[in-house]
Amino acid sequence: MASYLRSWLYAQNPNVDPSNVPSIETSPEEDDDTETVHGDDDAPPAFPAVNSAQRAAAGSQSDDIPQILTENQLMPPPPPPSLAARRPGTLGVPSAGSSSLLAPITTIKPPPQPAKKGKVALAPGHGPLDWANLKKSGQNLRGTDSLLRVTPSMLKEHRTRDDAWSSFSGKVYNITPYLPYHPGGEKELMRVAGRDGTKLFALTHAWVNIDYMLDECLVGFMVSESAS
Ligand code: HEM
Repeated sequence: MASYLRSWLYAQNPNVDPSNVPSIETSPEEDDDTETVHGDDDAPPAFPAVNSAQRAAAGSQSDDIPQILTENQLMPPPPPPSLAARRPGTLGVPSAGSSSLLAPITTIKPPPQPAKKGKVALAPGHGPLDWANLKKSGQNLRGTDSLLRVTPSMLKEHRTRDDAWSSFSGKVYNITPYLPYHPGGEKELMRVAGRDGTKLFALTHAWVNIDYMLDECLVGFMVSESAS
């Protein structure tokens, strides 16, 4: 305890010679804790440490009055925002020193044009709903009375605008009634007239449900030449 007080006193005034610190008389402590060993080693270190930078800095200051910085020592204020640098429609990253209030590039840059899709403008009355209504109308859209066994040579005979058949995954459809309703245009669809269009169809729009779209146009199924 005595050593602790001595170190505390010394910490308060380091200029004092530790040998001159008046001795402090303390009454012997009552040791009611049998586990803990008390002694001089329990004295906490001086805080801040005797040879610390804080203590050295505190000692160097002549008085406790806070130092007031002069004009030259103060940090200069930020430059005023340059309004002249704000030009609407200016593209590019604002150069250093220009105002941070400049409008973000994204707001002044025209949005990129979407990639041109292969869709064509359908004639009035030839939208997807119109096609759905035509399918429901009960009209014979297949052009045949019954389902046929179609050979490749038979398929080839139906390749004109007014009589176009095409096969998709073994199923043969009469595509003529669908031509004006095709969102990709008649010309594109006519590329598969009289032949197997499975590959081209899958490459263009595999997500389209052809079995549903053309169910009323089903002509028959592909068979080999000899099987007819
Ligand atoms: C008879 C079978 C076919 C049916 C039922 C059909 C149906 C469709 C449908 C529903 C769309 C609109 C797709 C969408 O908006 O996501 C479409 C678009 C298109 N189709 Fe077809 N199609 C057929 C065959 C073909 C073939 C054989 C070609 C190519 C030679 C083709 C070329 C296109 C193109 C270029 C588009 C526009 C693609 C786009 O919007 O990105 N179609 N077709």
